[in-house]
Amino acid sequence: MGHPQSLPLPATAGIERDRTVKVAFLTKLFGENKALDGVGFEAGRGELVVLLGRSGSGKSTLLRHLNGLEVPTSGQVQVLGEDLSSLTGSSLRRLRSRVGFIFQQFELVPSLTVLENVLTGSLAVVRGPRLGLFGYGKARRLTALEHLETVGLLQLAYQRADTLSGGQQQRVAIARALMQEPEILLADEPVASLDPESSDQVMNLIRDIARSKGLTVVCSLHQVDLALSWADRIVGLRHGKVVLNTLTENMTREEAMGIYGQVEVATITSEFQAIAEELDTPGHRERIARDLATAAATTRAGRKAP
Ligand SMILES: Nc1ncnc2c1ncn2[C@@H]1O[C@H](COP(=O)(O)OP(=O)(O)OP(=O)(O)O)[C@@H](O)[C@H]1O
Repeated sequence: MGHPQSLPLPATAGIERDRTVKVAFLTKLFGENKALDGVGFEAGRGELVVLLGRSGSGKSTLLRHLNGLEVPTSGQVQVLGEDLSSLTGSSLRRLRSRVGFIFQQFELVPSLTVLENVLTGSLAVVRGPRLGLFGYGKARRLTALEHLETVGLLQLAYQRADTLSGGQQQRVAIARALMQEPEILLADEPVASLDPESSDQVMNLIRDIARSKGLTVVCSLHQVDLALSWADRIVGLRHGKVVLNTLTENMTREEAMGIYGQVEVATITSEFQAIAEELDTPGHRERIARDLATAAATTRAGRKAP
């Protein structure tokens, strides 16, 4: 797959960008389990950073630290110039309102129209009861329609959300996140439920929005080719550790595959070694012979039974 070019890189590309996300020495323990182990990376405005890694490598946990949904066991998380560990209550809520989040399962309200779903993205700032569309005010409804135009779904504004395809629903979820006017967009496996064509469309949209609006996007993926096609930078995670942090333009597919491949080969090799060593012991050979003899005797006894 070639590197799609829908918008030029922002003028800041290649030079030091405004670092909106800074993570250093981040470790997270869940009981005995080290989900993150000394993680460090940075992301800047207009940049799409993909966290790439197999299931359980720590991608979601890392994303959740970026809007204060998880508290580090140790290390620092700085977002939009604020040290998250120093924020609580209203200051944490204020920061979160500048950070949008989209998920694998879209999380739309199926019975509401597309437009109503988008409008719910402004709930954090709208006060009082909202009775359908008109509870939001004209300006907000216009903004929601503008965001629907950005994601290419203006014509579906008054359709129920559950009549849309998965790719369209994810685009609605992106429009909903834009209602917050976020400076950072976090995306947790946003295309994991989509077919390849819709995945490309959604990733293309996410990258365009990052560039045109100067948003920092941190997005978890497990598909190497998608990451190589759309990310500006790939941060590879394995067992909670950063094993790769490189601009995509400087990266080969083999390097990206190494995030998975090396661990698999290493694991399989060591598992094979362990089995081979065990098979080689006289005790093991005796046990197999005994089990085979028992199985044969059981079969014979079964055949004799009336
Ligand atoms: N709330 C939690 N309590 C206990 N363990 C957790 C919790 N959240 C994550 N973990 C563990 O932390 C590790 C990393 O999980 P995480 O969900 O961050 O990985 P991931 O790369 O996002 O995987 P996936 O792609 O499957 O979502 C796993 O071992 C997981 O079981």
